Amino acid sequence: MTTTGREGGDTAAAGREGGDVTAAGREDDRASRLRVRDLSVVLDRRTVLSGVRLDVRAGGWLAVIGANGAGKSTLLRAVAGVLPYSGEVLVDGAPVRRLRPRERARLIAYAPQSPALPADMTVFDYALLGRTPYIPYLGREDRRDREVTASVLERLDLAVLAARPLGHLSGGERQRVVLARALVQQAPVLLLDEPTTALDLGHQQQVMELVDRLRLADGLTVVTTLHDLSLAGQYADAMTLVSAGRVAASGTPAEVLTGELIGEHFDARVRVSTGPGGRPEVHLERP
Ligand SMILES: Nc1ncnc2c1ncn2[C@@H]1O[C@H](COP(=O)(O)OP(=O)(O)OP(=O)(O)O)[C@@H](O)[C@H]1O
Repeated sequence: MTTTGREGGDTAAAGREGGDVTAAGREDDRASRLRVRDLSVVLDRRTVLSGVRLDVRAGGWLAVIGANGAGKSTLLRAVAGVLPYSGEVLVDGAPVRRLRPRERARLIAYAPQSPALPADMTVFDYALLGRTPYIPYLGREDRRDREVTASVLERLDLAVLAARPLGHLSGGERQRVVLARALVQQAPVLLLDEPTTALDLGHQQQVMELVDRLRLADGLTVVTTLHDLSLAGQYADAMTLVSAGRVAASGTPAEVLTGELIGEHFDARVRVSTGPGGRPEVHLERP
């Protein structure tokens, strides 16, 4: 297993079952905004995740990578609280299991990979649903809720689509609307499941840069699953490789994105080069 080694202990770190060291090589739970301990998920009587441990510092960006079916989406769904799990998920030291859904939604926002969207609802009204945890029971959204929503739509190039029904959107537009709803939630922890798969290059860059800016400006803690390993290596400051429902490796992108680990866990032949800023870039090689 690889363990993180960025200087200053500022890296989001994750360890294999039973491991308990972080970037600085010591237990440093207090620095971690998001902690996952011994998380296991059973679906349809099958153990899909087992003994997963994560530590993500406040303001960190953790990329969860792994082959199809490894358990990445299940991990995010469990952390988001939409799946039953055993183990513990803690935000700023507090177990989220004990929180009511509204309270949890103020702490953790989650953009699923491809949720079913109500075809007749407008883009604006769907994004506005992200404000639900702030709207009193039997109350209505107020001006601030609408302003936050409008501003997020603007930043994601969606303002022109605000009145459009969701059923009339392209795949990439739908994906950005799902992200918009999560950002409108203004939670300190943001979970994004494959946020760029349906996006063209320009929108991939726009979404990743926006998330990074929010992370830096507001101290958001970000966890994304990403199949594009180079993209993951460019933005994340820590990486966890999930394989068959367990953490197989964790560390900095350079530590996890090695030809050996990728070869073993993705059954792919790759060449890894070092890009700008020392960030790893992964290239497929023909056998
Ligand atoms: N409701 C379910 N019941 C039983 N098994 C499930 C259920 N949902 C997912 N699984 C299984 O759990 C495993 C992990 O699925 P998951 O969607 O988390 O993988 P993933 O790593 O996100 O994959 P991908 O890269 O293909 O999106 C898979 O083998 C999947 O078939």
